[in-house]
Amino acid sequence: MKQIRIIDATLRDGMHAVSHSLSAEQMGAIAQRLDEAGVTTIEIGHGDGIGGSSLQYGFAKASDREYFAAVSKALKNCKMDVLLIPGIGTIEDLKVAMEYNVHTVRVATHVTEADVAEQHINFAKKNGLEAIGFLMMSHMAPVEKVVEQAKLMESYGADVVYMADSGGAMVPDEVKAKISALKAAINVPVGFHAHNNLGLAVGNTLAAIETGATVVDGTVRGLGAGAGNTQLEVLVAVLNKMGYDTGIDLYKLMDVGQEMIDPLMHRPQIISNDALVIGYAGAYGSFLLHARRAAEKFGVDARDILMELGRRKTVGGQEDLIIDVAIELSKQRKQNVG
Ligand SMILES: C[C@H](O)CC(=O)C(=O)O
Ligand SMILES: [Mn+2]
Repeated sequence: MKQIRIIDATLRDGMHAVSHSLSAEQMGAIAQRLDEAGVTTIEIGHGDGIGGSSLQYGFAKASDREYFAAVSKALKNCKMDVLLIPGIGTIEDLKVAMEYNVHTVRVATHVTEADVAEQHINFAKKNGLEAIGFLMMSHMAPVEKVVEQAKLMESYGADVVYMADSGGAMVPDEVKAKISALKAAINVPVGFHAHNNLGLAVGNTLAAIETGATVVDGTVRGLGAGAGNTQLEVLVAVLNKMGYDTGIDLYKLMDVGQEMIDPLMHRPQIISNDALVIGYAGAYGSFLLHARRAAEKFGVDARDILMELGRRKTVGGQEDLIIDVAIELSKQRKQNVG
């Protein structure tokens, strides 16, 4: 059978969809069930990665340390992974994860800023961790730029380089062009992380696999920022039919969805109008709930905020601009009315 490695991000990207509200106990219990279902790597913690719990990104229910402790205790075979965005998380935060046997760190940067990952990848490698470079918002750069940045990640020692479609803004032809170029240019495995804003997360993931990605992400029930991620149980079913061995027990994974994830979802993980606009405008997936809150507060349409954020080519870390845009739109509206 053909092999494919899957990284489950339910307990990290999924945290965006529940406003980082999972308790450490809930995270530990879900981690245990994912492990029992045969998932081999799970990414956990605040949606914006380690050190993300803050006024800017939203406070998590528990501290990083509490999440690490609960999850590391629950896991038997599955490895723990954390996301580190340099500038949000620090090497000090990573050291805390190392106390709890973290196996993998994904060092995430904007697609044109791989150079800020050098120190963090070096540190991870020196300390025996698997280091994955993770290029966010990859729809915002042309193929050559994505390749250049992936090569930088590889040169720093990344074991895998991921392309993330953070805004769910890519169509399959773009995924294929970028993944095949990466595959030809670097010597480490290529990974792909999708969002579903255009309804293409599973399709784009298959396009990535077809053109050379050997590591891909998913989340149970698709729980994740924006319209959510590639729905993992769907992906596993499709891959099984295509003759891939994921090592995951499909029914057990489905049961995690029904018994553990459905009850905690704040809203159905559908492609709502504003989530669709994120993919259409190429805005950042995790802006969704921030934009909804700002829209309500300033009496404007969340879609207009997100379109404007896409036009301005805003990226993760610019969450404070959401309020500015909402205020501007509200002023414009009042002028137009008056
Ligand atoms: C911090 C983001 O949620 C990372 C990610 O999953 C993405 O860029 O997509
Ligand atoms: Mn994501």
